[in-house]
Amino acid sequence: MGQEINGFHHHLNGDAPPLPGGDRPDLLVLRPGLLFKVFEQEFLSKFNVLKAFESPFPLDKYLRDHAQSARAILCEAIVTRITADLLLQLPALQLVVADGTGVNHIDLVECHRRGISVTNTGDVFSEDTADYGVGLLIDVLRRISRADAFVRRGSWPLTAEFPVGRKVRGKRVGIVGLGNIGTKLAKRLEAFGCIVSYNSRTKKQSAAYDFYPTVVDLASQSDILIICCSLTEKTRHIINAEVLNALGKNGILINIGRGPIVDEETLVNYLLNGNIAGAAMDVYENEPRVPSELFRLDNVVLSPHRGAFTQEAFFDAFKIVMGNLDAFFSNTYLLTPVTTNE
Ligand SMILES: O=CC(=O)O
Repeated sequence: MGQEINGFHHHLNGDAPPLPGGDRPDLLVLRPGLLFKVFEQEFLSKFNVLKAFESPFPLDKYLRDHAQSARAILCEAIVTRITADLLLQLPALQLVVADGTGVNHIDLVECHRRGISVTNTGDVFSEDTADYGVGLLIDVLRRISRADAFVRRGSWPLTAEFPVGRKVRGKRVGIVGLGNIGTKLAKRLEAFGCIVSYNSRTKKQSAAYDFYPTVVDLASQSDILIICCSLTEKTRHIINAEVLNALGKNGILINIGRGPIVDEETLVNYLLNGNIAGAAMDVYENEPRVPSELFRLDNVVLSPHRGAFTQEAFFDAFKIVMGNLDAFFSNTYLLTPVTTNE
């Protein structure tokens, strides 16, 4: 049953005739992410989408006027933050559906306290992210992006002196975080003849790789360190000066996790001063801002947070997002709930 209040459809029990969209559940969207933009028609066909981003009013007014009965919110990874303050403004909220894997932008503890469920997209992006990690590793060692730039700017006919890169086989690769992505990455790197070891919250009985209880220990035994863990208060800035010192002048850092896991200012200084040999990054501390000092460094590969995403995985993510929403609105089990201790 739908009833129109202030030009908006609320789901109240009443005798008002159904209005267009009135029998579809509300789905709040603060900002449209790529997933929403691509699948907008599908979302519109199943939900009464509350497009907060189209409102000319400040968000708090929009929420007060239109979203008081919204039970579900679709949350774009990275740019939409689900804070305690926002939750306070959404008294009916019961479900936060994230459109990615990382949920560092969602206050899980506060959601838990309020009895609000959170879902992510599970494992759908792990393979592609692991592939990307391999790609960045080969790129930074073999200088593929730099070689491409060299050819494109017409340098090859002038000089054949493009510098020779370093071999992949035999490199000691330390994986920070042996979860879904780290495990898949380890498997791939084994096939390339790399020597894999890892650091994780706990030693994984099922993993045959050497485990180091601290990131510093792992870094001191690695030629390349790859960050695959999620961002939490415990992992914020775990890659600091001490870790980079342990990695050493010949070491390379690769980040396919989240920017703030690395103390970026320190990393930039270490790269500028030659205190580590190179880096490849798909994520940054303040995306989409990339420290411009890095643009002139030949030993750095920069990518705009695309590691997780392929067209295929995107479609799988959409199916999981829809599956979670369908499950919620039909009172059955969520497909990929996130718990606070993840
Ligand atoms: O970064 C992408 C994701 O967390 O899915």
